[in-house]
Amino acid sequence: MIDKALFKLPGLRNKLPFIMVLAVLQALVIIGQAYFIAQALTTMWMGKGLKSALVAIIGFFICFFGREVINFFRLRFLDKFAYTISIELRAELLNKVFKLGPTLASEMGSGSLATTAITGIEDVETYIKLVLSKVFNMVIVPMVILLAVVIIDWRSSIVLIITFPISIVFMVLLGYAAEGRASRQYESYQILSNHFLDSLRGISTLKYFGRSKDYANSIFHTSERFRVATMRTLSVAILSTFALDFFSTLSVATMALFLGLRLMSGEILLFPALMALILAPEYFLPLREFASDYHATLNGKNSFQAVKAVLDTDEQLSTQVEKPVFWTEKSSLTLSELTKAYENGRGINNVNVTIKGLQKVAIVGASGSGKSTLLNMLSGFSNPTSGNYELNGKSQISTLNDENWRRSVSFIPQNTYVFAGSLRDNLAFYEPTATDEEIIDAANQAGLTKLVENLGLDVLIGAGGRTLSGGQMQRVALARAFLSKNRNILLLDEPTAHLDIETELEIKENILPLLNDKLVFLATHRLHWLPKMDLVIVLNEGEVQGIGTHETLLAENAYYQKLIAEMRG
Ligand SMILES: Nc1ncnc2c1ncn2[C@@H]1O[C@H](COP(=O)(O)OP(=O)(O)OP(=O)(O)O)[C@@H](O)[C@H]1O
Repeated sequence: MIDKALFKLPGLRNKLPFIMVLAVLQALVIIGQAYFIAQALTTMWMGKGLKSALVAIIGFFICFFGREVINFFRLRFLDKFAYTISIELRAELLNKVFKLGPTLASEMGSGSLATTAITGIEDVETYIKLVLSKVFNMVIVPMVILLAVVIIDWRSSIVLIITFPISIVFMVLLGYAAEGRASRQYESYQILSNHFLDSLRGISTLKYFGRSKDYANSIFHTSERFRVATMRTLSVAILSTFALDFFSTLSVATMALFLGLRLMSGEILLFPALMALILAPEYFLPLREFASDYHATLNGKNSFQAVKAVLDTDEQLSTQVEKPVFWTEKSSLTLSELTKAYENGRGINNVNVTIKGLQKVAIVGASGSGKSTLLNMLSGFSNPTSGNYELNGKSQISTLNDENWRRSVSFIPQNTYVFAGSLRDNLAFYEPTATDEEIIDAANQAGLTKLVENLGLDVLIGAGGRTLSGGQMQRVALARAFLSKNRNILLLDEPTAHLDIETELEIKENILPLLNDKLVFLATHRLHWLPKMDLVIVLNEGEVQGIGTHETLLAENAYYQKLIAEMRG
């Protein structure tokens, strides 16, 4: 019901005594309220008139307002506290997501990650509020009230003592049933989120192939599954509310019956009987209040666990690279037995290569041969399953998932992302302090001259702004890399894949001189890059088929000859 990890949230533990004190105070004013109203009624029953009951009536109103004031401050305090924690949790979550890089989004699904960060955190906020207010009230308030009833009339307290554990047992049993259903509801929500985002991204492809109707149906079925799961959870939640209402009403009625009989036989006086009877519903109220919000608690618990799972993911961000690397003629990088094995058995196997100085290395192979896998490991976004790196002949490094290495690298992935913002901000991505002159220069080299001339640097691009073509986006990525002066290790994954061959050749002429004083890894399908590279790594289905210059491979490597023949078409 309550995740123990919740109590490990920063700042929560030292707030607990305050929340407990407020719960005790609340119970005391409830007892005061019952005391005064019972006294006022007894006084009037005895025919002493309203005047004699005035002090008790005033006492009742003071307690009544006291209860509301305590409640108000308690809720305000909890609202503020839960809000602050949720803001911190969201910041921590996003920080972690950025540290873990694209691997997390691909494993968890972007839609599910987005809903965890948005509605998930909101659910956690509600969860914190409910746990801190209702759970503590449910434990403390009935205890204090029970103590008062024991003092006033111990016989009445027996009914309360017997029925409370029964209600709790019912609540726990139904709680277990609801928990399983809520987990299934949460899972279907995650599937729906991923499915929806996926369809949104692929909407043009779906339209193009006339599959949008099928997909709309598939989304309908996924959302139906979510609806059914939600209704199942709600039905258990409602059943638990009903069960508690039933038990508490039954207990109060039983108590009223016994009190009535004892009053008639003169075994008890009116004042204690009235006070015990008024306190009885208050005794069950916190439990009923908790049951009515139980469903929200389950949602919050699942979301909290999802957030925690991300936060607890080992980011393995190492500190093995001592400082950002500026690649020089003397630098070297050795990959030893580097292997990446995905769960499906694919990946790449035993890459052994040493790169010395300012070299341009091509990674070539058919689709699915492992080019991106190797580049992802070199970028530090993915950790090798085995093998290691040796940087500048120093000790072995098990991963390049390292802050200093990331600061040294410009990575141009297959699909560039353009952020919602100005063209200037998007171009100056790695170098936010670059001048307009430097930005325009980089844009010119990447073939964006016309775009900059026509629209200027302030034009808004990305979501909500002007749409760029695939080729323009790729040029933006290239310009970003050209502009970055401090990062002279360049990783390019099919950098000109979205361009037509004429434009590609034109841009290539601009790109080549910029690759000269850098360490470059370039994954490509295109033949024309290969003669310009210093070294070529040839991959086939995750296996290295050869490493050497284009010329030697062409002369000596049968697989490379076959590949080149296929590329020539
Ligand atoms: N995250 C992943 N989980 C499981 N398998 C993966 C993952 N990423 C890639 N693979 C598999 O590993 C193999 C190599 O994929 P990779 O993307 O590295 O190839 P590639 O040579 O870059 O292909 P392309 O030229 O089409 O981009 C493929 O069989 C692919 O299906």
